[in-house]
Amino acid sequence: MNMVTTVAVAGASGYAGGELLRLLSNHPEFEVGAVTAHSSAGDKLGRHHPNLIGLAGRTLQPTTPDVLDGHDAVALALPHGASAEIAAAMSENTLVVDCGADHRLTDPDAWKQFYGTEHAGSWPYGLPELVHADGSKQRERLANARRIAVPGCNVTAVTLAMAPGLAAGVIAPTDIVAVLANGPSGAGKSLKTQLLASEILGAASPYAVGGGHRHIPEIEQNLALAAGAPISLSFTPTLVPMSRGILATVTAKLNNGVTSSDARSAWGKAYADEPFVHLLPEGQWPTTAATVGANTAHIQVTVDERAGRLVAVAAIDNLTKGTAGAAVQCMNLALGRPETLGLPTTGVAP
Ligand SMILES: NC(=O)C1=CN([C@@H]2O[C@H](COP(=O)(O)OP(=O)(O)OC[C@H]3O[C@@H](n4cnc5c(N)ncnc54)[C@H](OP(=O)(O)O)[C@@H]3O)[C@@H](O)[C@H]2O)C=CC1
Ligand SMILES: CC(=O)N[C@@H](CCC(=O)OP(=O)(O)O)C(=O)O
Repeated sequence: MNMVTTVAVAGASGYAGGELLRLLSNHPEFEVGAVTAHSSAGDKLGRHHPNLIGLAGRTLQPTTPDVLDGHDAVALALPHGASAEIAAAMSENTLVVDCGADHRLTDPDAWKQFYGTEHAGSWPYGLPELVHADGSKQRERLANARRIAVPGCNVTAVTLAMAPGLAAGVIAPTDIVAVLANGPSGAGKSLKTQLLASEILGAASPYAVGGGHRHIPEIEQNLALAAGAPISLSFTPTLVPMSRGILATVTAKLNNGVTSSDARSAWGKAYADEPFVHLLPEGQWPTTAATVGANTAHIQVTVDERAGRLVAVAAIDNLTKGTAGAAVQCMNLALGRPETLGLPTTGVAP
């Protein structure tokens, strides 16, 4: 049996597409097929991703169903709204993994409110480690899937930070506060004034303050699955001068009678067997640098007794566990490969 799986990457000139190609280049059983782009179609890939030496001579093709068809799997790393039409043109047997938001939300009203367009429908959600209220994990819903919606990067960090405490009932679902430090690569490579080096270097600036960020309904959706009840969330991201990385600090009210060791054991149990999500040894706090280039999430929790709150901190690389690594992890699961195949767990720090 031929074990090599061909994977086309759409949006290959972008940051998420580039990270997909870096990971796929090192995957023992996946082979890079067509690489496509939009305004850069016709360019050599090396012009956009000088790190991808082995693929540098490949030519970027236009992102059309014809070019993407005929692969075992297609990874979409396109702007929001661009995936649905392409995906609809792919055979039902082709695995399509979407790094964009188009198919993440189950509630069409929430989609309309935060994205302003018609909802394209929802796909199985690609966060394998998400623990549900009944103790099951999301990975069980991904085996043999042929359409998978990969989470937003902020969403991954906040969900992994909080879900175990909600599923175990050690924290209240009604008062969750998340503040994040985010590297600008999360915003993609298109030109925006607020992303110029002159704006970012030497500054930390909040954005989408006051409940406007489109990741809020996605986090609420995930954490409600963990809690088995609706949750409420205050979410504030901050742009900071590091290229990659997200550090999410998330706090919630401790339920009555919960001790520090009860709290810690909820996270310990949820992640004990997880290959990519690590509860750090007590007293050691996550740092984004330790996750750069790795498909990992580093997590620490403690109890702030004075405030009566649980504090969880999660660090991820937005481009790896936050999107492209998660996409490859989901492809492994859906195609019956070992979940960890080809995925780095060692970060680059410092
Ligand atoms: N960056 C990150 O950390 C994360 C990104 N994501 C998601 O991944 C997707 C890609 O993001 P990212 O790589 O950061 O974005 P980039 O802006 O870096 O790349 C966008 C890619 O899409 C192509 N493109 C642009 N417009 C169109 C269009 N109308 N039709 C088809 N292709 C188009 C671009 O081609 P060209 O350059 O040739 O114009 C480029 O290849 C987005 O949905 C994003 O939200 C998810 C989680 C984290
Ligand atoms: C720094 C920055 O702007 N980051 C982005 C992260 C985007 C992301 O995670 O992905 P999706 O757009 O696919 O949801 C943001 O906060 O909107």
